[in-house]
Amino acid sequence: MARAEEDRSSYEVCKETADWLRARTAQHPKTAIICGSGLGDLADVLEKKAVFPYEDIPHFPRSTVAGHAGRLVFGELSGQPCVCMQGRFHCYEGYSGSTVTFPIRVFSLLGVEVLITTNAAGGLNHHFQVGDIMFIRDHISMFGLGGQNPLRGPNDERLGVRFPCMSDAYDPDLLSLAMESAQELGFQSFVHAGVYCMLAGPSYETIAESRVLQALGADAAGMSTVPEVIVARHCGLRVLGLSLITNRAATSYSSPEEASHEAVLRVSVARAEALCRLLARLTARLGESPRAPRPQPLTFI
Ligand SMILES: O=P(O)(O)O[C@@H]1C[C@H](O)[C@@H](CO)O1
Ligand SMILES: Nc1nc2[nH]cnc2c(=O)[nH]1
Repeated sequence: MARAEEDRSSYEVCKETADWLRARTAQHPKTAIICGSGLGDLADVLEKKAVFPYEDIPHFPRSTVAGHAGRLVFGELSGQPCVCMQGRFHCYEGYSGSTVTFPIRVFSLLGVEVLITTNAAGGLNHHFQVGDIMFIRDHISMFGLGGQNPLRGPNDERLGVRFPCMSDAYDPDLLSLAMESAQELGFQSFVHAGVYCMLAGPSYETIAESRVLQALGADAAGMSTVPEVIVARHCGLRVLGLSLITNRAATSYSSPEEASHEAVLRVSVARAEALCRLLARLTARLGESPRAPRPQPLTFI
């Protein structure tokens, strides 16, 4: 029988972990990066690293999926203090929404202000090629629409408000900065912006399901990210989301595409260097520019 999962939804538990980490590193990260499947190399390029295996950190869950090493890495990227999750948690591993998103709340308590979350995803948009990068403009959560929201349950106001807004989930200023950074690197031919759709997994989509997702307006399909983004917004972090298109979702009964995690990891590993360069450039730009004030939204109509 499966062991009962620890309840990681409480402020006190999150704070205990944040205090434990604070006592063991002098670094004060402002940016947190979550490495998607096979994208752990993103953490390896940090300088002045302090590394904590998940099993050593109080209350931290364990990574169980290939391509997710299970280490928290503090360090500097382009001279900016960052913390990187080399391995994320997924609901299909059997973890609850509060466990999957536990690190986000810990980061918030550590003083992190920006979350950059990356994932491997299947391309639904006909214009996307394997190896392309999609900045996430918005999401659809089949999981969330079905009632599996990570904020389900009692709300502790110390963590965030009961009813957080999600129409601004993906920060437009960060998206512009990311697009500019991609352009500066000459990446514009394989970079897009689009809608990420989260499914529960772990099985990949059927052809009929992929067609439904396309009709709904999704550009890429995956099994993660959305719970992290919801909790990040709940606790006031600004979010940039990025999908690496590792495969094309099959949408025709005569198409040769067959999804496999091995192929996903192969493409991720092959594209990790480009992603590292992009994140390094973006982080440098983030460090350069104090946040420009946003125009005030109109309050009438
Ligand atoms: O953690 P991410 O979202 O990058 O991983 C994707 C979704 C599944 O975990 C896995 C399927 O190949 O890759
Ligand atoms: N749901 C889903 N997740 C993925 N992760 C990487 N590729 C895919 C895919 O095709 N579908």
